[in-house]
Amino acid sequence: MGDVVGAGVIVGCCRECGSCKANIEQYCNKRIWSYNDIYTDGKPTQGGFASAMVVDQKFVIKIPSGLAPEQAAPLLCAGVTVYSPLKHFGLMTGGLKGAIMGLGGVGHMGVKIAKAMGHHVTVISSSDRKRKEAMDHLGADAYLLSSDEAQMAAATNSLDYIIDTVPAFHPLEPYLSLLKVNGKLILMGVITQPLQFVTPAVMLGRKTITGSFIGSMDETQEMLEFCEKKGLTSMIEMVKMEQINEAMERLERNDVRYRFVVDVAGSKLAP
Ligand SMILES: NC(=O)C1=CN([C@@H]2O[C@H](COP(=O)(O)OP(=O)(O)OC[C@H]3O[C@@H](n4cnc5c(N)ncnc54)[C@H](OP(=O)(O)O)[C@@H]3O)[C@@H](O)[C@H]2O)C=CC1
Ligand SMILES: O=C/C=C/c1ccc(O)c(O)c1
Repeated sequence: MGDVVGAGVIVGCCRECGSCKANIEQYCNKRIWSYNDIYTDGKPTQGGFASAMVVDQKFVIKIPSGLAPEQAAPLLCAGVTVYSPLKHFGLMTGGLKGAIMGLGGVGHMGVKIAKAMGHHVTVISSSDRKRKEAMDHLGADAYLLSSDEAQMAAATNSLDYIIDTVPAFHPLEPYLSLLKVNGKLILMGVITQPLQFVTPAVMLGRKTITGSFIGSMDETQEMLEFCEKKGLTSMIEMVKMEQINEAMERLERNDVRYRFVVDVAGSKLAP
């Protein structure tokens, strides 16, 4: 059997712009998404739910032999989405105090990767439902219920960074107040409403609000090797194509721990 390879969220770029030349092709304005986009041959890109896919070799990565393909699959998006900002913003050193806000597909990998980097990791969640799992199974050090004012007040000025994966409107000030001086609020969730904050919330502490988009192909390869070396796995539930409608309904109900992986080859609908 040959090497197991995978493609990420982006399958094309211009190769000429500053981002492409700097190997951060995810920021190329001509990026081609692996789904719902038009490929270089003029045909629609069809997503990753397939047993085979043809892409430019720049967008192919090698899955390390110690990672099972179903384990690697969620890392190609959720894993690199948290690994990339931690690396880029100089947040890979041990001993940092970080928080992952929103314990979903991206967030659960955030906890695992940040813990593997030696950080003290707090989960900030909208409910208490995931407390036990976060602490006992994912290895979080603390759990903060965002609606609990006393818990939030006790955590003021305590964090070096927050990776905010919440995909819905939320006020930023309560979370900015949790950051230490020079702390970073890194927005990952896609929110199409404007977010608001008052400037002293960032000025009085030289705090940064920033964002990040998946990661480069180089970072994706590096992240997979990091996960293999640290023995990190994602928490997944395998489904077949026949169960896809039920899986979609459960996604809408926030009822998945923490990623579905579709076993395309093992599905009855497979060619
Ligand atoms: N920047 C990037 O490159 C990438 C961005 N994304 C985006 O990141 C966001 C998170 O993705 P993903 O982790 O897959 O999503 P999930 O649905 O798996 O997780 C989101 C989590 O956010 C929390 N949450 C709080 N409020 C809400 C709300 N009103 N509705 C839904 N969730 C809420 C929940 O955690 P809790 O129960 O703990 O509160 C939930 O589990 C999405 O917007 C996604 O599009 C995804 C991949 C890459
Ligand atoms: O606008 C940015 C969208 C980022 C994004 C990338 C990957 C993914 O799975 C998403 O849900 C969002």
